[in-house]
Amino acid sequence: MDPGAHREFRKYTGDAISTLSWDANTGTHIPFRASVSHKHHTWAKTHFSNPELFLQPRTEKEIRLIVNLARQCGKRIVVVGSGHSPNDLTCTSSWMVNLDGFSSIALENSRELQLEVEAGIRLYQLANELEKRGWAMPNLGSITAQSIAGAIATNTHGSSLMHGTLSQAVVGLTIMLSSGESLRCSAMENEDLYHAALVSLGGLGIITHIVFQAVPAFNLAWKQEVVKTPRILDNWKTDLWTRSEFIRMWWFPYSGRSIVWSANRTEEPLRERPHSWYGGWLGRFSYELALYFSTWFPWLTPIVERYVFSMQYRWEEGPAGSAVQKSQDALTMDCLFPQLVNEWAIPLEKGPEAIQRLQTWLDGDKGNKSGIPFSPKGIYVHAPIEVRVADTTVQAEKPWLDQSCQTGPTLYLNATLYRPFLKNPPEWERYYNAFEWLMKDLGGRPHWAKNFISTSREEFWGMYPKMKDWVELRDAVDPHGMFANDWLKRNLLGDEDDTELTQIKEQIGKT
Ligand SMILES: Cc1cc2nc3c(=O)[nH]c(=O)nc-3n(C[C@H](O)[C@H](O)[C@H](O)COP(=O)(O)OP(=O)(O)OC[C@H]3O[C@@H](n4cnc5c(N)ncnc54)[C@H](O)[C@@H]3O)c2cc1C
Ligand SMILES: O=C1O[C@H](CO)C(O)=C1O
Repeated sequence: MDPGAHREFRKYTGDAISTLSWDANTGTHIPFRASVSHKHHTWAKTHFSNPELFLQPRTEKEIRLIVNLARQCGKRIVVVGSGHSPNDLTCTSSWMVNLDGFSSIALENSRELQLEVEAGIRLYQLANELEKRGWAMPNLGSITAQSIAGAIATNTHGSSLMHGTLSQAVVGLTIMLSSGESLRCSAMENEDLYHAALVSLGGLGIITHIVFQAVPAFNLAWKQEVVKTPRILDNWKTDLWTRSEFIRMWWFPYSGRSIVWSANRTEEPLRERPHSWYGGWLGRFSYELALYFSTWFPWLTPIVERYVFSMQYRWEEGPAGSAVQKSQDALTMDCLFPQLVNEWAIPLEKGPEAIQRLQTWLDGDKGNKSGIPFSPKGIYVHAPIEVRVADTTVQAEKPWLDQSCQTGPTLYLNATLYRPFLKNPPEWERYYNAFEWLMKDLGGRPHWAKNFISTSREEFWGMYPKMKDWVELRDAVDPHGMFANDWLKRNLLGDEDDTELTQIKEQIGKT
């Protein structure tokens, strides 16, 4: 602990640290790795906070010391993984715990292709460890920067109807509760806690270990095609989403076109990705600069987006690149600039209606054909809008707070807005209000990690039949609210004297 932190810390812990940190087995004090004046921000620099202490434990004993001390001092704990959640889930003025230093392999079961890992491990580190063993992750989202615990905590997904979300590969976990007790959970042991903790939003305790189910390593042959968006919508119900194991679509509303990216397992030799225009510094810089100018002259946005589309892909319909890569290289992508993202899960069959209504609205919507009760005047958006899928009905163990559809395949629509040189585009809130209104109209639920802005606690309680169970279990395992952070209170838990919410909870209890 640095001397400044030590002085600060002594002010309110008194002798508690000396007593609690004493390890009689080793005859030494357990290290308390804390620093003051840590400035936290999310990856996209959308949210900032100054935690009172920033703690980076390296052993389970160190994690337990933090929890015991926090309990004794009446402090809240927020765990942060890689801080890639776009909203303020990870912000706190209390204690922030980060497990980057607790990220080793704890146990290997070669027969079952399972690794028990310390929960701070980042996905790219996990992928490397698996690769050394000839294994791989079965499914991935767009990046591998996240910690495994952080990725499952918000239900991170990729894009495949043959897979559920990333939590599908988590067959067991260990969580340290506010009492300092560690519980192992799986489908056979502490089942309720397991299902609640698979998507925990950091609200139950500190996940310290995860048992990860790998698959044999595989390579993917992928290709991408330019297709006019209306043709895609016509093919929606045929084989659009089933013709490959992994498939995703990037919708460019000002180009009238989309990219359909699809990948299948292959034995072919590896072949590198084609050149990416905005992967190079000039393309990237000029795109960001053009977007930056467009924040003052928003009407430039469609021109910029059409130009960038033709530079990055091609204007004519047809093939626009292919490669053969290791699974983790193929599935991940360059997400470009800091961004706001608002992503919702809706039933897959509602996809064409969602895209058509949003396109109509973005095109000016004379006569309000979209039905969206917000004016589209002066709204210009960035591309692509990501269109992805998952099928969690194939997933044996369902997290209680899984935002995907429970009875059929899920479509995820991700409305991205770049923040060129960290500047928000104008009118982004009206766009997001309109987008969320449409998503709710189509029976959607927001991705927990993203920048939703108009969804209330009452709406969340109405969206999740298991919310009451989750909150009750949360209260039982954390009676003093050590992990009830500000985000959870605002979005799910409410305050004690919130009578309206109490009535809703009672209502849900009766149904
Ligand atoms: C560029 C980019 C690309 C992305 N791509 C995708 C994508 O393809 N698909 C998708 O679904 N999402 C995607 N996301 C969202 C991202 O996967 C999630 O926000 C994920 O939760 C981030 O993981 P993290 O390690 O950064 O966790 P953080 O953002 O740091 O934390 C997320 C939550 O996990 C909790 N947490 C972290 N560690 C622990 C622990 N040990 N114990 C208990 N709770 C813990 C935190 O308290 C918090 O509630 C993307 C985000 C970005 C910025
Ligand atoms: O949140 C996300 O950001 C990227 C898009 O840039 C992605 O795929 C998400 O999901």
